[in-house]
Amino acid sequence: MAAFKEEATEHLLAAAEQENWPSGGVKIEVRDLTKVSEKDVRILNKVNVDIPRGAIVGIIGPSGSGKSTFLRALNRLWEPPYGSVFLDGVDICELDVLSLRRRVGMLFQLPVLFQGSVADNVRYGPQLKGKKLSDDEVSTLLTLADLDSSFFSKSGGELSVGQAQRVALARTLANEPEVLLLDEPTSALDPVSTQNIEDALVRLKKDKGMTTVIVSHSIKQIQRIADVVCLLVNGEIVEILKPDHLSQAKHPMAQTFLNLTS
Ligand SMILES: Nc1ncnc2c1ncn2[C@@H]1O[C@H](COP(=O)(O)OP(=O)(O)OP(=O)(O)O)[C@@H](O)[C@H]1O
Repeated sequence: MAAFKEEATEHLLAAAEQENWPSGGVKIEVRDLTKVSEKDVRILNKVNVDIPRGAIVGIIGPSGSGKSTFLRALNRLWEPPYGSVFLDGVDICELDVLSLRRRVGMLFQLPVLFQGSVADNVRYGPQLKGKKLSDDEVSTLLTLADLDSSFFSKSGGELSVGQAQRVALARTLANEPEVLLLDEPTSALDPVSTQNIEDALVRLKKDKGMTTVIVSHSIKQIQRIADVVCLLVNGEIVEILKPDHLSQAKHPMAQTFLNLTS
């Protein structure tokens, strides 16, 4: 098992160099990240991975393999052990948790909008810091999330789930995050809304050098947008591959999973 993991980490870094991602280097380092449940079950078992700056990293794996737990550790929605997650080389446990969550924003499967208009939602984060976004700034954020300005004054109740998810993305982007964590962000959306979100993510990578970690059950989605894919099985990253090399996965559980889901 160790050999798979070492090879996998090398593969990710080699892929990063080949792709010549915007700023290069490692944005998030994860070292021996372990979570044991109260019933002594290993939910994450010594996960080691480097998330390259400016890349879209896909996380796939069977249900219950620890994908959401891994993602939540990266902005302390689950508090990881000290010394296991580093952002730009700094242990995230040493950072103010609210600042961390601005820098490392998260989008969930189902968007929850606050009361008020779309613009109120987008303005929410900066307002907490005493900054009022201008109408132009709100429109720019809506455009980044693939929504036009006609949504500005609408209320949450007037939106489809897909549109609401894009508002949630614009609201997250208003905090000017350096990293986006996405937990199955399109699993409740129709194909067109899914494509809108995927287009927005790819544009954010190209235009802003955004680092993105996305958990998805759709291998096709990961193949469309990710630069590298981590396969998580039983709380361990067993393989890291380029999306078009997924069929070359060597780990037996990874092969079974890929055969069943492709
Ligand atoms: N706080 C907790 N206490 C005990 N068990 C937990 C806790 N959080 C998660 N688990 C268990 O850890 C395992 C991994 O859960 P997690 O949600 O991270 O998996 P996942 O890969 O995201 O699953 P899915 O694809 O179904 O969303 C599951 O068996 C879950 O029941």
